[in-house]
Amino acid sequence: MTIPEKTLQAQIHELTLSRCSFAIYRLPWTDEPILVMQQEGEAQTLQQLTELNGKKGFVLAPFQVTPQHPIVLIRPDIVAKEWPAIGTALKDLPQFPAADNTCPSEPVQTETTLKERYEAAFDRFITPLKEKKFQKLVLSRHYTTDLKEDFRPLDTFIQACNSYPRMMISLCHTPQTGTWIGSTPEIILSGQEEQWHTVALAGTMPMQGDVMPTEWSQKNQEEQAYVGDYIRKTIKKFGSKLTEKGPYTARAGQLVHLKTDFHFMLKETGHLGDILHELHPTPAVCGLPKEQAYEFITANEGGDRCYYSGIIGWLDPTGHTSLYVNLRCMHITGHQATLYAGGGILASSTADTEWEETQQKMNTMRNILSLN
Ligand SMILES: C=C(O[C@@H]1C=C(C(=O)O)C=C[C@H]1O)C(=O)O
Repeated sequence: MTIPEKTLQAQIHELTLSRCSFAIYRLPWTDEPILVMQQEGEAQTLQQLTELNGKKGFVLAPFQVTPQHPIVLIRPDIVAKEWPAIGTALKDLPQFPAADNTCPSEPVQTETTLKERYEAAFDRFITPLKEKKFQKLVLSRHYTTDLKEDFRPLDTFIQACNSYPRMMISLCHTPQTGTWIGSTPEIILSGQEEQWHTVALAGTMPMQGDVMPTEWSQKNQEEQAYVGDYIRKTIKKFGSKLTEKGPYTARAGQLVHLKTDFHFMLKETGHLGDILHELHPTPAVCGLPKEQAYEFITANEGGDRCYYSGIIGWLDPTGHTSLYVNLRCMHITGHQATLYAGGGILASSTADTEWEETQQKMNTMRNILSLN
């Protein structure tokens, strides 16, 4: 990706310190940054995904909606593509008030503390799995790290674009959500007119140098099949002419996942919010049975997922929609970043392997931070 002018880096940095609402994103296999910005006021907040029916804009939805973490919708007063047009669009902006500086620095935890905490949560999760109360539960964690003095969000966004051509890269900021940067491999809903697409993505292995490993363990195949079954069942309620490709091995940075593509037709696009409400959270980030797993996770995970494992992207019922699960992401708070990652746990899982998997997933963001 071409590097924008230095003034743009500084301008975007300033905007992340204000009450402006905007997103810059880049779709997989494209080289085109897209800016969506609200020129006045703050992003709309919603309490339910169904409220997105008929709406257009850039969406950031949390894993769990709470008064602190509403769904936000950035009104696309400005949409600009490519750095020169983005630079021009940002020239005559009104002055936005400064953001509240309500993020006290978090103490940076040692790896030992983080691992002990993860192991305790793993124990809470594995017990009901072994008792067959759940088939699958996704356990996630987060950790906070200090950023370099000269950290610039746009630099990190560009590093992610250059490092991860297959992923959807985003930098999103609203007063309600703060600043999020991510690099996600997982579509939740994309398409236009009658043609729509979603995926079942689960199961994880590291790349072997430049070689994609393709021998999947039974555990990985099983956890992906749960996601596939759930997506198939959900999509059948809304769409017709469902076709499926996979599971096949798909690369995501230095990892590979098992992926099934689902293509289907929608007669009308006025109810995309209903589909999202039914799909989210899929067993790729939550568990089965869904409602009980959701309750269990929010009560027992021991952290707040905020916008990690929620939904991020562009929604347009009359044009093209590209919505993703917000994974491999981080929340920027002042001079710190909080990175998030999780993984599917089955009764056969072991804590060490699952911990290692979250480390590898967090490396997606960690690697580009150290390139800064
Ligand atoms: C939960 C995450 O990723 C999801 C979980 C996966 C797994 O359990 O193997 C794989 C891909 C994603 O669907 C994450 O990146 O944090």
